Amino acid sequence: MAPPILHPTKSVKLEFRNLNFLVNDASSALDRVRGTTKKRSILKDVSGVIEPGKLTAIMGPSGAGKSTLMNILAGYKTENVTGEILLNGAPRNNAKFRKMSCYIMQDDVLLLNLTVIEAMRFAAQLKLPLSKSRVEKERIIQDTLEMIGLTGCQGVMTSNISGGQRKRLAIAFELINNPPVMFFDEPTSGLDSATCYSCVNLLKALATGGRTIIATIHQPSARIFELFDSLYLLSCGYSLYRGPINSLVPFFAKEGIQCPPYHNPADFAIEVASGDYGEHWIPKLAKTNDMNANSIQAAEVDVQSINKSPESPKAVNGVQNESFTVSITSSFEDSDDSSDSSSQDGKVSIYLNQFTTLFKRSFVCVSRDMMLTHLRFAASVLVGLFVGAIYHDVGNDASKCFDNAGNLFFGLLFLVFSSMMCTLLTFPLERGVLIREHMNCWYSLKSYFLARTLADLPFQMFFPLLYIVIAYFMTEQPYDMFRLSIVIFFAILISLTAQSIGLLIGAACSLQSAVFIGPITAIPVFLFSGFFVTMKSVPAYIRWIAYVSYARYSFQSLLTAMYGFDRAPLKCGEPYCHFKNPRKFLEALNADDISVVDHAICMVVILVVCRFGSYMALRVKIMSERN
Ligand SMILES: Nc1ncnc2c1ncn2[C@@H]1O[C@H](COP(=O)(O)OP(=O)(O)OP(=O)(O)O)[C@@H](O)[C@H]1O
Repeated sequence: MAPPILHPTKSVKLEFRNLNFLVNDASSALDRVRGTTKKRSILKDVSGVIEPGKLTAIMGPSGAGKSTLMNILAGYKTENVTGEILLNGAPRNNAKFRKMSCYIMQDDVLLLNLTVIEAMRFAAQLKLPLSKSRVEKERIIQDTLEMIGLTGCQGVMTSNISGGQRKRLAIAFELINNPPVMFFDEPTSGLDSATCYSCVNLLKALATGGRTIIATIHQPSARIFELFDSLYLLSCGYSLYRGPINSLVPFFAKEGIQCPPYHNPADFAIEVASGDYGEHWIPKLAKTNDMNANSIQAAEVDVQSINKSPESPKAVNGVQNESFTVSITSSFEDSDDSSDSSSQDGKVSIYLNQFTTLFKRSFVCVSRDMMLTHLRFAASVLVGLFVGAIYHDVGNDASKCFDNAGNLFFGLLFLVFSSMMCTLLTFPLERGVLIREHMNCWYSLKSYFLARTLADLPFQMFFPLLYIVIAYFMTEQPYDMFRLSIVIFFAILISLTAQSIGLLIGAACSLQSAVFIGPITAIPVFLFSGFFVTMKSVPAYIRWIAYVSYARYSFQSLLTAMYGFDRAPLKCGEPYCHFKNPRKFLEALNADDISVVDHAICMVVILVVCRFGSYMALRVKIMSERN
């Protein structure tokens, strides 16, 4: 394989012209009944240039279109968008742009069971070119942590770091491969004023290093506002102002709106954009802003020269920012490792690296997860002992066959709920991490899904096994490896199926909905298990549920494993035992003529369908995040 071509950090100028974003607006009931929808314009002819080396803010009142504009600029929103987006003067290739940019979301969801350094190492393994040696990767990680100010908390679990440190860590992840363009959605939300300042100061330093940094921001303090170089002020989808921060107040004054003395210019801008100085200003300013675009750009040139003076904010933070600039450019290289990704072999190695890294990460996270492992281990042992104590001698007693059926049924219920609920409660958080990382092109969804599935497998096999072994021997089931193997096999299958359903629901719904919907879906499945009602007594039009009831396939197979396969007569401690011949009990529960192999095949089919369904649900979720 040819050595990779590593490029130095690029300078990216992002230009956008006449951006419009239209959505369907069936606001009136009549519209909805008629099926006629009007179009509503969310962005109206917004144009501008975002320069490298500058920290650019997008501001405006709630609903002004800030996130919409940023999502369009980041390449996440492409449908119903008209206008032109140019990259260094040439039309933008969206796929390539997404690889050279990153988007740091407002909710910085992190995997909670990793330390800062571990999380950074996994990120480096996923993001840096394969050609980088372990030593080089470690150096980049250490440089990034030092720059971002996280060296002191390398060994701390991400669940224990502060809000400001979380933001910094989210930025550090993306900085690993040194993207030239970075988008930040409200980077200061939820932070106190000192942390806000240090966070924006960090963005400023990154911009000073030559990157193109764009951030949406809500009402910054005057001190924070000063750190920005350029501003895009939006209101109702119009661009009211675009240009240097320090030209904002003179621009409005020239138009006839005076900023009150000692007033924060950022507050003033939001007040104007909210219509506090009169609604009529909004279209008027939008028009003037369009006409003045050229002169503002000329003014930006002036600001560059102002910024070079010792009193400018850049110079105020000069010592710190200069050192940032030096280390950024000297430590990092572009991850556009073309030789890695162009050939078929290169692609396979990339997928393999993604898979192995994600497998290791998932395994570590699951093994440290309180709910997924520690609590589940305790629950499997305790419930196993409890059930064993209650049903201690039912396995070989002809007078207690129904008790034993209850024992088997309860065992399945426990396995389904423990497996499903753990997934339902933990996956929505992981889904946030997946969306962030996948959208920032860390890895493909296929690699993630395969790695997650396989990393989970040992746990999904171990816990059912643990429960079954305890309950099986305590309840005096037959000491027969063949029968025990069938029970273990179906216990694992049902546990995996329940986990897949948990993944499917967790991928598609919010946590609140998922914890409600998950258990509800299990009710019909268990009603049709064959324990409560026979197929013959169920109305024909809902009988089909029995064919998708994974509980029925498992329950009947467990009954057959216990009482089928020509089992010898059971012991009977009473004068008459109707089920002394175990076959009679199978007949009573309509499980006498089933094939365990056929049931196993049906279970595998249901499992595969549910797994595939959860993959598709994730895919749809990711696509819906983009549009
Ligand atoms: N796909 C869509 N369909 C319908 N309306 C939409 C769509 N996307 C955005 N909007 C509307 O466009 C307007 C601007 O939304 P956007 O999220 O960009 O605002 P914002 O300035 O980021 O607001 P906030 O500060 O509250 O997050 C809102 O009224 C929103 O309801």
